[in-house]
Amino acid sequence: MKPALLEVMRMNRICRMVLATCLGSFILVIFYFQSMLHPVMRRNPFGVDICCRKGSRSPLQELYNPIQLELSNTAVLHQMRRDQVTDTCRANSATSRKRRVLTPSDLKHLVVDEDHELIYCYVPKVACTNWKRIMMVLTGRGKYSDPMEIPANEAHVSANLKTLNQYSIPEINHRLKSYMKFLFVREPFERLVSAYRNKFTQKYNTSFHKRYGTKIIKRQRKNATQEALRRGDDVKFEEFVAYLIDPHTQREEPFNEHWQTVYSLCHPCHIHYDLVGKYETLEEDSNYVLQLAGVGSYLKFPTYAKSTRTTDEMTTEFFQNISSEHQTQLYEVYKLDFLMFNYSVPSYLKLE
Ligand SMILES: Nc1ncnc2c1ncn2[C@@H]1O[C@H](COP(=O)(O)OS(=O)(=O)O)[C@@H](OP(=O)(O)O)[C@H]1O
Repeated sequence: MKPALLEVMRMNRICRMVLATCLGSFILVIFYFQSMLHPVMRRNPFGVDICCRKGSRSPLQELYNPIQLELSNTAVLHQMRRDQVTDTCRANSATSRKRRVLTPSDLKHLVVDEDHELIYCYVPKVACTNWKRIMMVLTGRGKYSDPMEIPANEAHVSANLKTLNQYSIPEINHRLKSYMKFLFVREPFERLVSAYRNKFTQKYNTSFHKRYGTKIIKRQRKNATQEALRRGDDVKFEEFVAYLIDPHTQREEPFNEHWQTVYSLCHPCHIHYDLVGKYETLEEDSNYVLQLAGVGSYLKFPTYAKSTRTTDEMTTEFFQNISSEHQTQLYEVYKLDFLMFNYSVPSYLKLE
């Protein structure tokens, strides 16, 4: 072959290689810009693209600086709830000599969702099972879509959700500063009756009967039968109250989380909660949180039609047999929760 022809063929090959390289780079650049515009796109089973918060407004911005007018009225209500907590903490710190600094082990109830920049402090007996389900959907990166598909016991497996105590101190501080922190509260005595009914009147809750029921009966029941002492499954509400107000109980160990005060579980005087949701407006407040997190259009808090729910009337009935002395002492135990979350003294209470 002539050298001139060979040269032409070589040039031709080089041209094709350059062209292919340019085309490849062009495609890569297109992909890069697409991913900048749509970071971490996921598809949920409802067919809606879920995008993490990066690049859009954070829940904190949505809460404190709402664009939509209808959200601004709700924002005012939540400002009042925050003020109530702040005022109670201030008044309490002025009268209390107890001062303490939080340690990571105090943060075990604070569930973290990094993708939506949320921190939820769970309070047992305030629909925390459903809220944990929601947090599993939010943090599951597409693993779950319908919260009610998650069995209740799965929602309570600690490994399924990440809590704030699992981070380093700088990571904790960063998240406390920039994430939206929220909790849900319930009228303290209604919450207590809910805990009593669930843990002491249901035959299947044998672990609670063994762990607490036997102890309560031993301490609070005169002439208890051997059977009752062994089984611990027929604790009366009066005995439960006597156990709670007994100074020996709290000296021995902290209350179980199902009847521990919100003040001790979530540390609202140390951690500034941006949003205080209430059980009385559970679905409305929960869906507001989901809206602020930018997922409200496809994720709703589960609605509930359980007719056996603990009500105010039921709580009144339970307190009928409690002496005014014990009522007064019990109110003292839960007083900060009453004041901080703006629950008035129940009308059925006979305080001394
Ligand atoms: N969507 C909705 N609406 C209204 N009420 C609801 C809802 N979801 C849960 N619940 C009520 O919450 C109570 C259970 O709370 P928890 O899931 O936190 O209980 S537990 O800590 O896991 O034992 C329990 O209250 P009581 O029935 O009064 O005990 C549930 O009925």
